[in-house]
Amino acid sequence: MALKMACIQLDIAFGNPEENKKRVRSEIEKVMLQQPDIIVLPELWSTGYDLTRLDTIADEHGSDTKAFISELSRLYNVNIVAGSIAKKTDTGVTNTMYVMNRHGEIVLEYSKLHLFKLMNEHLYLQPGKTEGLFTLENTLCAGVICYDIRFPEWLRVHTTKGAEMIFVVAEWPLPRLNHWRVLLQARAIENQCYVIACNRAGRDPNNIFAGHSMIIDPWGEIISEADENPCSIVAKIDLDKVKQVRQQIPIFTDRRPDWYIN
Ligand SMILES: NC(=O)CCC(=O)C(=O)O
Repeated sequence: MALKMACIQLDIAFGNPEENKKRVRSEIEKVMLQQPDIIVLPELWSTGYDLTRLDTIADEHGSDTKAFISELSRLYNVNIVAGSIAKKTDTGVTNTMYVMNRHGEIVLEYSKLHLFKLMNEHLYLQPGKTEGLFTLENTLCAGVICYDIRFPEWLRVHTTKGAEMIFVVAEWPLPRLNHWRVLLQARAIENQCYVIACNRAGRDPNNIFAGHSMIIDPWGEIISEADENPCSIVAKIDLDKVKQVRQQIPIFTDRRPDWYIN
């Protein structure tokens, strides 16, 4: 089965959800001219890392984001992996990903499990408590958020359950661009799955971001890669390739989990 993927590598307005909603709406309208099946947005696309102001700018229970993304997915009849947003809950703020299908229904709510201390997430955010498995277009998928990709065992939890596509949403800074590219390729090769990774572009008061959103096939080949500027990348993927690669080198039947230390 072939699917067309689009990553919107947005330049995020710092701490300005209304402006970012305008940008997302306009970028989705533009990218829909290429008729993708699935659109991916970056991490914390509505606020950026304006963590000290989350009290006023985080989305109460994610309600505003859910209504906004649901409207767009129905309007354009498209699946949206809606990056992540700061969600205000009764017990704190989480960095939460929503995925909506073409009917505007939520098929995943996942909050970032691994909080990134280098960007102060642990001071302002609560970690998630659920995994990132979901189904889109009859295909099992996983959603993870940025720093999560440094934990191969977390992604493995999802691929041992059958995930064939891993969606990564990120605000990954430029000084670690090399890590971003190598880790994403490694996650695709070791899990023999597609990796669709959407980073942000631009800068905020503390960081310059790397861009380089990528679509990588189960053999580790980069099908499409952005540069560091705001843009969208669009590419077709063929899910039969997941089965082919998994048959050729059957790591999921050859693995010896009894021997692995947890
Ligand atoms: N937003 C993030 O989780 C950034 C992760 C990161 O930069 C890293 O090096 O890991």
